[in-house]
Amino acid sequence: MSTVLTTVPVLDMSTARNADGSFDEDFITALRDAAHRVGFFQITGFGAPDGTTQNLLKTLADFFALPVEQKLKLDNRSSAQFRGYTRLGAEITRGRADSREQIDYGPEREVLSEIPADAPYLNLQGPNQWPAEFPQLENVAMDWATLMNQVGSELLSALAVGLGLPQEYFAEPFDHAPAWMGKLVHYVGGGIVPEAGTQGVGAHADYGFITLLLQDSVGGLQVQPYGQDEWIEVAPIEGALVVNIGEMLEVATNGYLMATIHRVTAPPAGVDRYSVPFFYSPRLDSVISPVPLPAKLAADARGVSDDPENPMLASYGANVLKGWLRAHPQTAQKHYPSLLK
Ligand SMILES: O=C(O)CCC(=O)C(=O)O
Ligand SMILES: [Fe+2]
Repeated sequence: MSTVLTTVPVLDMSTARNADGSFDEDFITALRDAAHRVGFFQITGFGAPDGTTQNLLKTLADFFALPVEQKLKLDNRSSAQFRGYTRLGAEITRGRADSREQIDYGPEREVLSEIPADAPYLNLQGPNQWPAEFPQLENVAMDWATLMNQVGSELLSALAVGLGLPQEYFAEPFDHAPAWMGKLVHYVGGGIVPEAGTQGVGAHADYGFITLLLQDSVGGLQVQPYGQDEWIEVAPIEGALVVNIGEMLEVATNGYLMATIHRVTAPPAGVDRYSVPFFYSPRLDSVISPVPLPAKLAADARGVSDDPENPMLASYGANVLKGWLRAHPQTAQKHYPSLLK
């Protein structure tokens, strides 16, 4: 008999390690349980200096208040890396427009000069697009990414330990040039993007390893744990991060950890919502092999979701490019016409 889950667990990261530096057993058990049963949890105590989250959200609100012509100078349709600004209604999830505008960004790197035909995802390495006349956006966003990479690394070490593996088990694919992705998002009140209806962002799973999300106090994020019809609201907690498991960890653990489906309902008319998802991700060329789970955990692995609309790929680069092509059809048509069906 299973019980319907109605809330997502909250964990305090400051209790993750004992005084001697080893991981705390109770923390590890609670983390594994949350990641297995729900695939979503919130964390407090992750080391953000005072005022960081408020300042980030305020800077986002100021940026998105700029005239659309100014934001369109950063149009992501000009970026083969899908970086920069996506205007309202242009992103598509589950075949429908989302009620959000956003900036996508990642590690600032040179584009690669030679890309093998069987690795088109290597085109995702390249530069960001930032507003020169609003430099604080780049500063706060890049500082946030530095902190999120630290938190992501620590959580992935703790998850490895929870799976009975050495803490550095997942670390190698993150060495050298990890392809993390940051998003700065503004959801607009219902009605502003009529074709979106009440969809803030449609139901989806995230592609990478671990997503770390800062949300403001408006709410609207909902998750659907494995095997449950009911959606759970992720109630905003000031200064906390929402954490969820991405498809790479679902594939690697044969579904012991789950890339749980989630969505955002558009805020009510006249209300704005801001959020900052961060996708802690490995190198584009990494391929994730199955994890040797202890028998007790392997017995609880549920297999990998079999959604014909969303095949999960063990190649990180291929999995992430698949997601970009689907979500940004105009950018895809311009830069990757031969990859579209
Ligand atoms: O804004 C949120 O609360 C969630 C966004 C999200 O799920 C995503 O961008 O992948
Ligand atoms: Fe997501």
